[in-house]
Amino acid sequence: MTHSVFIDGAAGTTGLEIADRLAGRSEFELIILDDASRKDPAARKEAIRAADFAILCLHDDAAREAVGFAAGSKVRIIDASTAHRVADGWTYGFPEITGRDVVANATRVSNPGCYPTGFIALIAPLVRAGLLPADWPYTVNAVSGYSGGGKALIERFEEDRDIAFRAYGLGMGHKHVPEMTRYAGLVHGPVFAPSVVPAHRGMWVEVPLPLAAIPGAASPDALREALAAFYAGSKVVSVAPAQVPAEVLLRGSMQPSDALTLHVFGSADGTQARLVSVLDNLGKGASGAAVQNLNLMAGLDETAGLAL
Ligand SMILES: NC(=O)C1=CN([C@@H]2O[C@H](COP(=O)(O)OP(=O)(O)OC[C@H]3O[C@@H](n4cnc5c(N)ncnc54)[C@H](OP(=O)(O)O)[C@@H]3O)[C@@H](O)[C@H]2O)C=CC1
Ligand SMILES: CC(=O)N[C@@H](CCC(=O)OP(=O)(O)O)C(=O)O
Repeated sequence: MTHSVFIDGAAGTTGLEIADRLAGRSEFELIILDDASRKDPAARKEAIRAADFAILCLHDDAAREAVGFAAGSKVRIIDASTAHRVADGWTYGFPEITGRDVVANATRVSNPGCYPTGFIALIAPLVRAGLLPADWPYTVNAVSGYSGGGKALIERFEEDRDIAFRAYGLGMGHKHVPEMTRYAGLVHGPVFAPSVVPAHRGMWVEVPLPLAAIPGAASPDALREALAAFYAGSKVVSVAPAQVPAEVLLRGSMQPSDALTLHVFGSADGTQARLVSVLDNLGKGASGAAVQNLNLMAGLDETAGLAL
């Protein structure tokens, strides 16, 4: 069976990478709008309503508009934007956390943000297992490649080669905090410190843990073992072994990857740990996650077409 797919925002950073992952796959047929009509509301509405699946790779306002276009039609939606991540009636498209069956049967799926993917992957299983408390004031220190900011940030970093590091979100209240809080199962929103480096893609999301001061916290080895058990059935998410490397590098030449690797680094006395997610912001952080969700919704192997 061939499923028709319309990517709204297909000329953007996320949309192009989704099309790359679907290229050559006979299970899907893309509905494509030419350059003159790709932002035309009437053409988009017609394409959305004709498709089996619409994947929204748009800014939030255009994503809300696209969902309005779909009303009353059979189309099932995967929204890559922030617009519906904590909205009623939407399923959070993180199959390992939300449940593969829940995603497979959903009609409205909101793709997680890139940073939340790294944070939730680390914290949700550990809070659920009672190995970390839900009411601790967690912090998240994160580094992203500049493609995380879409075409505008890519252009900025490629024009201004002198930017070595960009800290932002300094006024707090980043749009990713609500989904991090909800899907990690936390009482308090984490303090979130995002930043960008001059690499096209790649992401480091770190949660430092002063374990000795956290009531009820488990040891670094117990945290690592619990994550390894939780993701044991996953081909996308893996947990690195206990050996502590001298360094971990994000390379500017990183190729597209849909994998997510989790690390638990612990101090020798077990009083401190650094939980770290390493991923491609455009892979499991966006386009790879959208294709994983699409596969599940279409009744296919979740990893089909992914770069693992
Ligand atoms: N980049 C990333 O790593 C991630 C992105 N996301 C989210 O995915 C969504 C898309 O982001 P990204 O691909 O990076 O952004 P881009 O800016 O690279 O792409 C957005 C695309 O949408 C097009 N567009 C703008 N307005 C409309 C409209 N009214 N109708 C149709 N198309 C329109 C743009 O057109 P034009 O080409 O003319 O500008 C552009 O091609 C955003 O919500 C983003 O937050 C989520 C996770 C990670
Ligand atoms: C580097 C950079 O700018 N990153 C983006 C987030 C990218 C992402 O996850 O997209 P959503 O907007 O869909 O959540 C930011 O911090 O706003």
